[in-house]
Amino acid sequence: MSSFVIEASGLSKSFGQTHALSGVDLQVRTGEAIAIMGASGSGKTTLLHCLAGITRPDAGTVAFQSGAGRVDVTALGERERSRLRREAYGFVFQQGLLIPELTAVENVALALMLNGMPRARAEEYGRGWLGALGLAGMEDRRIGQLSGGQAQRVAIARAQVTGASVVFADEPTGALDSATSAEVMQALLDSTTGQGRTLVVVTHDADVAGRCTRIVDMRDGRIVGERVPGVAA
Ligand SMILES: Nc1ncnc2c1ncn2[C@@H]1O[C@H](COP(=O)(O)OP(=O)(O)OP(=O)(O)O)[C@@H](O)[C@H]1O
Repeated sequence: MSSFVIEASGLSKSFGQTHALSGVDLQVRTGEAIAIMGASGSGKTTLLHCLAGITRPDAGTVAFQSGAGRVDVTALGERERSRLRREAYGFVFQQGLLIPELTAVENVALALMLNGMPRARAEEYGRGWLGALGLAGMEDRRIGQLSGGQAQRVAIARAQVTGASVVFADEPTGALDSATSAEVMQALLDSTTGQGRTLVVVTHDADVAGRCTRIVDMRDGRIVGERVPGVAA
C-alpha cells in the first residue's frame, strides 16, 4: 500500500489569463507536516484548494488514499467532494471560519452534527477536544469572548473532531503575534502529526514552516524547491 495520503500530478489551474498553477506534482506522505511557502500570488492557496478538493484543477489529478482505498478526487462530483471534505478532511483558515453567535463547544460540535451525530454526544466530544487543546473552562464562551489564539484553537478542535485524516491550514497563525502563533502551531502539530495524521499548511511564516517536517517552495505556479527545515539546501 502506498504511504502517500495525497498524490497530485500535473495540476494546472488558470483564472482567466492568470496561470495560478502550471504542472504541479506533489506527494503528501501519511503523518507528515508539509509547509507550502512562496511569494504572494505564487499559487499556494490554489494548490491547497486543489489538494483538498475545494477547487477542481483544469488539468491533472489528485488522489486520496485511505484504509478504504484510493479515490480519484478530481473525478468526483461536487456532492461527493463535499462529503469527502466533511468526513476525511479538516480545515483551519486564518479567519477560523467559526460562527461568532455560537459558543466554542457549539462550533466544534457542529462539525460532528453535520455528519449525523446527535447533539449531546457531539458536544461531549467537543468538550473533550477543547480540553485537550487547553480550553477547559472556556467551552461555553462565544467566539467573540475569546482571544485570537483561543479562537484559533477552537478552529483546530473543529477541524479535527471528526477524526480527519488530513488537516489543511491556510495561514492559520496569520492574525496572531509570534508567541501565540508558536503556541497555536504547536497545538496544531500535536493534534495532527502527533497522532499519526497529516498536516498541509500554507504559510508566509518561516517559524511556522520550520516546525514542519518538509517545506515546498512555490514560484509562479510551480514547485521550485523542497527542503527539510534545519537542513541547509
Ligand atoms: N478566484 C480567483 N479568481 C481570479 N484569480 C484568482 C483567483 N484565485 C486566485 N487567483 C489568482 O491566481 C494567482 C495565485 O493565487 P493564490 O491565492 O493561489 O496565491 P498565494 O500564493 O496563495 O497568494 P497569497 O500569499 O497572497 O495568499 C494570483 O495571481 C491570484 O490573483
